[in-house]
Order: sequence, then C-alpha cells, then structure tokens
Amino acid sequence: MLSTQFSSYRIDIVDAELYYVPNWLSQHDCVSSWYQQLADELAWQQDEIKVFGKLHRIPRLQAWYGDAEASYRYSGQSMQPRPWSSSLSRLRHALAHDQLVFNSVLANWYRDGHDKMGWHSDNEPELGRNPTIASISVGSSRTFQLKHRITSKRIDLELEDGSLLIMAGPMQHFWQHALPARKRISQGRINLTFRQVAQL
Ligand SMILES: O=C(O)CCC(=O)C(=O)O
Ligand SMILES: [Fe+2]
Repeated sequence: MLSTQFSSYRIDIVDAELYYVPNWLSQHDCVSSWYQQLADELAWQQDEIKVFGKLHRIPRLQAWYGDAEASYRYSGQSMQPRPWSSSLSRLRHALAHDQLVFNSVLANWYRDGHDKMGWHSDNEPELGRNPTIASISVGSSRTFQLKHRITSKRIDLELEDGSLLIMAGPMQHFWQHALPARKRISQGRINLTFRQVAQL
C-alpha cells in the first residue's frame, strides 16, 4: 500500500493522495548523469496542438514510451508508445521495486525556463478512475502548481532534481496542475510521468 510505504512523505491536502520523495533517485542510482542520459537517449519531438483551429508547437519536447498495448490519447493527440529505452526500463524497474507498477511513461523536456505546461488533469479514460501516476524529475528544479477545481485553492511545490512525486487517489478528479514558465532559469529539466494505461 502506498499509504504505509510512503506515509512519511505524504503531503497533506484534501481530495488527493500526494507524496513527495526528495532524492528518490539517489536511493537507486547516482542522479547526476540522468539528465544528460535521458536528453541523449530519448526520441524527443516537438508536437503541435490545435487551439481554436490554429496549430501551435507545444512549448517543450516530448516522448512517449511503453508496452505495445499502451496507446493513449493526450491533449487530443493519439500517441503510440516507443519500446522501452534502457534508461526508462531501469527506472521502471526501480519503481516496481517500490511496488509502483506501470506500462508506459510520458517524458517532457523543458529545455529552459521558457518551456512550460498549462493547467490540466491527467484524467483521460485510459488511466482509469483514480490513477496512480509517478513523476520523476531531473535537472533544474521547477515549480509544480496545483489548483482545486471547486475551491480554487492553490498549492505550489518545488520539484527538485532526483525527486519522485506520486499522485494518487481522487487527485486528478479534484485538482488541476501546471508547470509555469520561469524565465530566469537557463538550465533544463526532464520530467517522466509513469502511467498505467488500460486498453479501452
Ligand atoms: O513536468 C511536470 O512536472 C508535470 C508533467 C505533467 O503534468 C504531465 O506530464 O502530465
Ligand atoms: Fe500532468
């Protein structure tokens, strides 16, 4: 159970099970080389999304990896996963060692503080009702913002190099999250959200 294993890392907010484990990666591996390794190894692409009929390049690079059956719709795009790369496979096994089991991962590369992600919830039907999502961050630390859909309560978390954030329970139903630009930051950050995707 998440709640017993990670209980000392729980962040106390309503309508969510949220855990933040700083330095999670260093328990499994040396952190310093992960950023460059993932930057070099993954097949990064800059996708486009349509907003009010107009195509825009999204303000970050992305890559989607997973088991063959884990195809997934993300912000209106249907994404076919690439087969696991060696780094991602190692990280998946490290998570499984902590009883966190996933069949896919979305990688996001924020090349500097101009890159960002807007408000959303990871509430696609493929993820199921109360999905557990494990989010690993490497590189520059960035602010992860939360906003409650009903009360509009706001919470900011600083996601540091080597950290693991676990989002679970009804969080995706009640809260949106975003990664705002931080224009003074020149260093990059890579975030990996491991997900369990069902075939619908
Ligand atoms: O970069 C982050 O920390 C957030 C990523 C995210 O929300 C997502 O991939 O859905
Ligand atoms: Fe998300």
